Amino acid sequence: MKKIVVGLSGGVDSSTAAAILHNQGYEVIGLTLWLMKGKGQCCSEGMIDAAYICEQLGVPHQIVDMRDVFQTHIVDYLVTGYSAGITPLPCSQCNKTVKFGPMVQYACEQLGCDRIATGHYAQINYDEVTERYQLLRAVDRNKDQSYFLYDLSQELLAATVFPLGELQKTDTRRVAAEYGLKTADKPESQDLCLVESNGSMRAFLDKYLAPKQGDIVDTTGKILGQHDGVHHYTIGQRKGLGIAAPEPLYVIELDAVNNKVIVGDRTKVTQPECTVNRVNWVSIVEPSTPIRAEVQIRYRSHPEPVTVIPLENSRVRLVFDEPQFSITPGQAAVWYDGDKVLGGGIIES
Ligand SMILES: Nc1ncnc2c1ncn2[C@@H]1O[C@H](COP(=O)(O)OP(=O)(O)OP(=O)(O)O)[C@@H](O)[C@H]1O
Repeated sequence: MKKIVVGLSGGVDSSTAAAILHNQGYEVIGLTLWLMKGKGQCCSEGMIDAAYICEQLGVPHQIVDMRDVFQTHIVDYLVTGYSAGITPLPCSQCNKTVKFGPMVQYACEQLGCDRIATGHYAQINYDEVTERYQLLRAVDRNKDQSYFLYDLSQELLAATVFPLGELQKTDTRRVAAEYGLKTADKPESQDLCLVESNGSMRAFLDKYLAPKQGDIVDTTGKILGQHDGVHHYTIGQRKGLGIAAPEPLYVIELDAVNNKVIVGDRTKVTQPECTVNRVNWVSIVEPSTPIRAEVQIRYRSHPEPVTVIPLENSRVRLVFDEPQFSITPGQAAVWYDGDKVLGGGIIES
């Protein structure tokens, strides 16, 4: 029987992925990574539901304590980033460094198994011609998580199965109900896991970063108001500035060194191009000349036509056909050819 390790978070998606594979005749081993305290998945609460699902399916369940790794690679990374005035995206980093990498390694070394599966909504296809694993959007466009998976290496993609990639979310719930899974009606996680387990991003950051009062200024340096720490702000933010002005003002720069939040009108936060670093080329090898693609600069943003210009040291320059609003350093830019993820990286400036 083919053996497969299924990453179980205690939610309906991973439960259903495990049930589908079990039903297809796989020898399923449930694996839950214990990442943090609080409530929601990746906490003790999620582990209990994951254990229950394994009990229902009659399969073994392993829990690996990864709280230290999560603290170093995600919590410290976020806190350092926010205090430096950037808005890091933890999810792609978490997928690569905390989840997929360690899960594949654990499956291989401890369980003698070379495949893992998760409940992500995305698809993987092996292209015989280019001999590369391609990452594709999920069939359910509304649930598509390919944006968060752009940083997976060819080795990790080769070892991974996404059983839900061709399903609509409504089908997942229906299948979960058909199998009688305890998690069939479990509500969706609405937010970033750290936001969910701490109540808000502000509450999470306030545990690590003390308030630091400073000035909110315009581009000429004129003081317009006060802030309580640059880490509480993000590029493009309009609400919550507490400034009365004749026209809407947006955060256009976070100057952590001088502890200043700089605001300006919408035109100042709209840019024709940006630089991206730590680029991972996914479905194609790194091109030697510029290519055309559609890019997302946020998870839910509309894919926009772009020219991707390769630079040295795993960087690219993105030149948008139309200037883009609120390009946020620390967030991921992921470029596609239709449904295919070509590559992605972290927005630098
Ligand atoms: N702590 C964890 N341990 C093992 N696998 C995990 C863990 N957290 C997430 N995963 C895997 O990653 C997939 C996507 O996780 P994500 O955080 O996006 O949750 P989700 O889409 O709400 O899925 P679910 O409904 O299974 O919780 C999960 O379906 C699961 O397979």
